[in-house]
Amino acid sequence: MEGREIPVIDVGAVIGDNTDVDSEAFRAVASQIDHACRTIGFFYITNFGVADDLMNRTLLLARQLFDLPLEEKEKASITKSPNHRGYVGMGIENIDDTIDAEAGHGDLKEAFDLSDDIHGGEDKLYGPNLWPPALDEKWRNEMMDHYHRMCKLCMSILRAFTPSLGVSPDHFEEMYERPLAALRLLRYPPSKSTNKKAEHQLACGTHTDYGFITLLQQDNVGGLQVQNTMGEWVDALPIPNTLLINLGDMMSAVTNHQYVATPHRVLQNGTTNYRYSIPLFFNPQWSTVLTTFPAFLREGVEPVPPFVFGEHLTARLNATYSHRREEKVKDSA
Ligand SMILES: O=C(O)CCC(=O)C(=O)O
Ligand SMILES: [Fe+2]
Repeated sequence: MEGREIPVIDVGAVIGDNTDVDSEAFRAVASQIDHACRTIGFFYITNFGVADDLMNRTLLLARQLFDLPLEEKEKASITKSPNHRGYVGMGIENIDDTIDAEAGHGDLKEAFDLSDDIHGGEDKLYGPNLWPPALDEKWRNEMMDHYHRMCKLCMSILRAFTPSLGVSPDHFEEMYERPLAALRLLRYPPSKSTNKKAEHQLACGTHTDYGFITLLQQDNVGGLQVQNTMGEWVDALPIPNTLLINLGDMMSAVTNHQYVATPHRVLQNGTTNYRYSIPLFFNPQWSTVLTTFPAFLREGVEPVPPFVFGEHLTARLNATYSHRREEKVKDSA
């Protein structure tokens, strides 16, 4: 049945700067993407133009970071960053806000957030990255190269959204000049390492992503599940040489909820391996004002009142991270 499974889309025809948006091949990809967005809200992409060894190399870099001693990682603790960069220790994040993290139910994962070093407006999530001092410049440069490569890929994918959204092919160029795009390295521990009490805990709690679109690289361990419109949990199994794309709440809002922001979660993987995954939350710049896209305006349907992207994103981050709320309390005191 439609929307039960996650489609695999060959995106070769939409990758690169000189693709012809009017070509049949481009339109065919755009239409498959549109269909996936309206049904399960997740799709795999293949033939996306980045060599396998580069993708694998990034998983290795992530491993090098997480293999550092805890005290080295803590030197770059996200709690020290006003602009949400750095290391998030095990159990700190509680992505499912219906569960009480303080009662010990935080996610079973470690994370590391990085983005562009665009300065000016640290309170608006711009500003410096926070690196563990133990990682050298070569490591940082390689990781930043990967960040830029993945952003470029997302721009191509977004361009393939444009015919279905009713906007011009370069609609997103300007709003992504200073993107709030966050690359997040994630590591989930082997199930065997968790104690009895944590046996039924999720590695990553059920949630929808906050923003626009998410690009996700996962290794071959597995554990990610997405909820289809029938409410069933579907495994998003690792498929070699693919990445996943899914939609966040704000994309859903500006399509009049015709595009689905799909709930997803990560189960403990039941193996003796760590699982690594690397999402890129590909969000437009802070000041972007969003409202319903033209293709979704219908008579009798109110467009969403225009909202500032950055304000919404910050509100969601504050709800997830207690240290950000405490900071706000300090600010307003
Ligand atoms: O680790 C994964 O596969 C998914 C992570 C995720 O959904 C998230 O960080 O938003
Ligand atoms: Fe997610």
